Amino acid sequence: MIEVAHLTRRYGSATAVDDLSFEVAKGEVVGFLGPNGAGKTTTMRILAGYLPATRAERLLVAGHDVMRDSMAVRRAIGYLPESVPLYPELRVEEMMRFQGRLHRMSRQDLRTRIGEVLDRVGVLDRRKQLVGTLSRGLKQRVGLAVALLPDPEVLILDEPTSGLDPIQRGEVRNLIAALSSEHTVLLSSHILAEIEAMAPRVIIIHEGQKVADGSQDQIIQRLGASGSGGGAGHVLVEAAAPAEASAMAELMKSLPGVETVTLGDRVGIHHSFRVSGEGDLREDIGALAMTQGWALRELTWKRPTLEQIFTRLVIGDVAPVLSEGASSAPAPVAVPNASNAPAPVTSGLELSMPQGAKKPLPLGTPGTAQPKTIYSLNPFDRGASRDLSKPVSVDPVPPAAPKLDPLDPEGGDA
Ligand SMILES: Nc1ncnc2c1ncn2[C@@H]1O[C@H](COP(=O)(O)OP(=O)(O)OP(=O)(O)O)[C@@H](O)[C@H]1O
Repeated sequence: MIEVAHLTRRYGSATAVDDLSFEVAKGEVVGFLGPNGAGKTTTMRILAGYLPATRAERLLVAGHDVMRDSMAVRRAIGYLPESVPLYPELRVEEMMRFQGRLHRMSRQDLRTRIGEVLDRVGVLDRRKQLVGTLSRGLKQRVGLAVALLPDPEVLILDEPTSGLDPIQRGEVRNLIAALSSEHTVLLSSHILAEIEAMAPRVIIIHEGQKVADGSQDQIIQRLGASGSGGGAGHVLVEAAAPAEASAMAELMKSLPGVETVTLGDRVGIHHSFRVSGEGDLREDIGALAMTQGWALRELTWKRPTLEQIFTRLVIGDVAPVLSEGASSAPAPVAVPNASNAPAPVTSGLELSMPQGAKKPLPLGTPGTAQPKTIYSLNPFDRGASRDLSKPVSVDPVPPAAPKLDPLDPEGGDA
């Protein structure tokens, strides 16, 4: 569904996306994670056909070549940009009709589809309301409705919950989780809890480069083992036995998969151990304790969270580890779909770059109110037929509202 091979995007001399390769299979929900300025929006805008790549070996989305036929890509996908510039002076359903006509939907299709998608995102009762008078959360929902209107196979959602309050975030998150059973979804966020809850597979980028790609479990397993002070996981054991602690440690060391056993403090009659090795070793240790007649007081598996792994990746404590073969042809982990995936519990910390950890890019630094370079024909961008190869600098104001024909307010068939 999405194929990205050796994608590079430069802004002047600064490289925002650096030789990035990944694939997203049909039906997958993939979280695109990275700190501010990592290159997520740039990548997504390129994939959505609104920004040209500086260089790419292959860029395919929904069966279309983004570099050769960006218009076909735009029609085939649903794209929710980070800030949703809607038309404030139109009513919700008028704006939906306008967007539908850009997608060449017939009047009849539009009539049923607009009701369906507005209902789906929970704003059907707002169909007559002026867009400009909607709350931010409702605008975000309308933006999602616009992305869903043509019933696209692929949804590209850039920070879909950004700027929402916790309740609105939860609602939009549930909505996306529900959508994920019917669409291939690539969604970005710098909020780990969101990605963890919505996307079984995660691609982490940093300074424009991919630093991790796999299921959350794989990333924790593989990256957790490769840095200092972490490990893929370990089991904490507290047990009382007539045997010496060193003898108990030796017995645990002889179990298959056990690499190290570290003796901890003695707590009363209980000895404590930290047992590291391959995966969750609790069952084997528990069985050993039974056969040896140890009185177990604690048997706990501890492993790093995705949040800890991410922080270590960004500060450079662990080396990037990608899916097998990822450097040439990435082999993403196929995860059936979000509905089957467990939603791990996380702390919900937002990611940000540790100070001094990132080489600043000279251009477009977030927080400086620069005009954005945009390329259209983006229904969200200004101008409806601009050549992709010719960037223009505009201030981030939504396009002028389309004039609806008063004699044909519903619009004619395409
Ligand atoms: N139009 C532009 N001109 C110059 N530099 C740009 C432009 N757009 C983005 N950049 C720079 O490219 C880098 C990647 O930006 P991008 O917006 O893709 O990151 P991001 O991961 O989406 O960040 P965030 O989470 O803050 O939205 C940043 O350093 C940014 O300043």
